[in-house]
Amino acid sequence: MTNLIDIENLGKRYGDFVLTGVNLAVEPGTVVGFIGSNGAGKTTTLKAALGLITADEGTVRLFGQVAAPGSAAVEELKSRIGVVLDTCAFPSTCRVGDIASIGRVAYATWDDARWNELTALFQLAPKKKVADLSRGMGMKLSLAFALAHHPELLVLDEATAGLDPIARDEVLDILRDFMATGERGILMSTHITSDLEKIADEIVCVDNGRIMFAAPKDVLTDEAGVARCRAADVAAVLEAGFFAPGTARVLRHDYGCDLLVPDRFAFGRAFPDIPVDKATIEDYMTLTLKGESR
Ligand SMILES: Nc1ncnc2c1ncn2[C@@H]1O[C@H](COP(=O)(O)OP(=O)(O)OP(=O)(O)O)[C@@H](O)[C@H]1O
Repeated sequence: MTNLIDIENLGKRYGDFVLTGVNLAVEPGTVVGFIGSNGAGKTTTLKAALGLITADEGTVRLFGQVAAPGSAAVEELKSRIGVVLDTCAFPSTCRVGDIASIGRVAYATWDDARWNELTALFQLAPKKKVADLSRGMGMKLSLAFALAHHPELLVLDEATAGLDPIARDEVLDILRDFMATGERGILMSTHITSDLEKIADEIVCVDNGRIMFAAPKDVLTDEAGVARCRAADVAAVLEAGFFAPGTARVLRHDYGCDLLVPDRFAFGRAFPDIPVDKATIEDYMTLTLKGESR
């Protein structure tokens, strides 16, 4: 099956910041979570992938096709994508009820019934001005707009930021519903990694403009673990050759050391006296990015 989006060797320079060699793909039926610290390059990647900024290098294939920027072909491909960026894109004087008219002009596939359904679900009153919406309500408005034209791919940049936990769960339910056909996909950047634990299939982590790891979510959260070690335990594990030199990641705390282990079951068998917990996406990212390499 053709990927919904293929980003190959993407590069972009902003002064000292260099995004380079970014590869990322969304297969039909998958949700890809895109994570990384502030300023790591997530928004730059997403904007370059959508042609909102010009990349310095790389190729972006939408639905299997590469089309020239600004061409009718690329506009047609982009109309099959629903986009939510981290700011509400509608004019502040617009009222919620007026926004459907923008959708009707912009998208041949615009669906008024779906728009009405989503704005009602999100409790967005038609008379409310965009300027008077809270940040969370603005995100819901953008999400309703992105979904009401029945996209095949959703690209979300921090779309659940600013939403309270109940609203985030509502949004996650809508995203699950969107994925139910098995042919669509989502590429979403977020700092709320617990949302990705609920919905993502793949996790891609960028740091300082480079991809640091890309793996199925289950590998990170089911197989990987964090061993709670004393300093002597770390030395023993390294001495036993459990890790190839330089591949262990250790974070020291006042009360001991956390050691990232790729297979917590194998670790538990090899070192039954060292407690090992399941890793979260946040553990995996923090230890990979901030852990001392041993
Ligand atoms: N228009 C721009 N002009 C100059 N530098 C920019 C521009 N946009 C982004 N940058 C720089 O590019 C780097 C990456 O920014 P980007 O917004 O992609 O990070 P991010 O991973 O999305 O961060 P955050 O999680 O904070 O949203 C940062 O150093 C930022 O200052």
